[in-house]
Amino acid sequence: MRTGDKGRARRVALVSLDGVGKTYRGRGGAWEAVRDFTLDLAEGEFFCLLGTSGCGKTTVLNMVAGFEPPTAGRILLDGREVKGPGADRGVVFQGHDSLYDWLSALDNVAFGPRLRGMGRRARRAHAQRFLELVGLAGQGGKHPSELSGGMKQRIQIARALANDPRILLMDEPFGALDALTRATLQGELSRIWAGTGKTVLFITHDIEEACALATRIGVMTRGPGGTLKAVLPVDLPFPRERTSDAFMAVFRRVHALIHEEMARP
Ligand SMILES: Nc1ncnc2c1ncn2[C@@H]1O[C@H](COP(=O)(O)OP(=O)(O)OP(=O)(O)O)[C@@H](O)[C@H]1O
Repeated sequence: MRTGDKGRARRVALVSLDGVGKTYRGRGGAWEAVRDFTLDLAEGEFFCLLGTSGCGKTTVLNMVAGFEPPTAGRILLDGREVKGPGADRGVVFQGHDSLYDWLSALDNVAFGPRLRGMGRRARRAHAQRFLELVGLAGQGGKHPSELSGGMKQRIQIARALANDPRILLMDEPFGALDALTRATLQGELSRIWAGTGKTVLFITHDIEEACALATRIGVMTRGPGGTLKAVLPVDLPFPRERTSDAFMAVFRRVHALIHEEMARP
């Protein structure tokens, strides 16, 4: 927190996207995926980005991750321009191909700390703590191929958190899971978020998932040139009661915004 000009407390953005655009250029010509995208993410918030397929959600996340440079505007993290990937951003994808199958679950989680030079005993204890946090205590000796889809996603989350990132970037992390596992992991992620105070940027197609997890929901316009159409604060207590009138009211507002985009000629 910083004090504003008139003595009022003002929230300082952890991440700022300022007029960000992305035009891909390839053999098929130019494709404007994202246009004039402006958003501030405050420390500790859980921001869900929703939109129709192909509107540019992943492109936005990849630019914040530093995997893709913007072709317009700029992205700041802690006041410094993002120029590439860094350990200050932990990324969790939908699939789990990014896990190293030749390493145990524990060693996957310990991988980042190892790269940073943490000693063997310390990093194993560190990784163990994060396996416990995601409910996988006692499973650290198994390899990814011996674990279920939900367990692999838990390892991805533990691995990202073990690097103590400033922000977690999650691209449809539960998209490939069955409905029950998905609901369980949503609950666990929400608990972990509340316990760690991490800032999260979370991409999903699923309106209910966004309403269950987010402190704010951003809805994008349909592409090409997808941009932020609306941002809604979700001021409901956690854990969210999905059948409550207040929850359903938020769900209906988001649903209407997305369907407006789908119906747009
Ligand atoms: N490397 C690339 N080269 C050219 N075009 C691309 C590239 N990556 C994405 N696009 C295009 O940019 C647009 C936005 O893609 P993006 O993956 O960001 O959308 P999305 O909202 O995440 O979609 P979905 O919800 O289906 O995953 C799409 O039209 C896509 O075809």
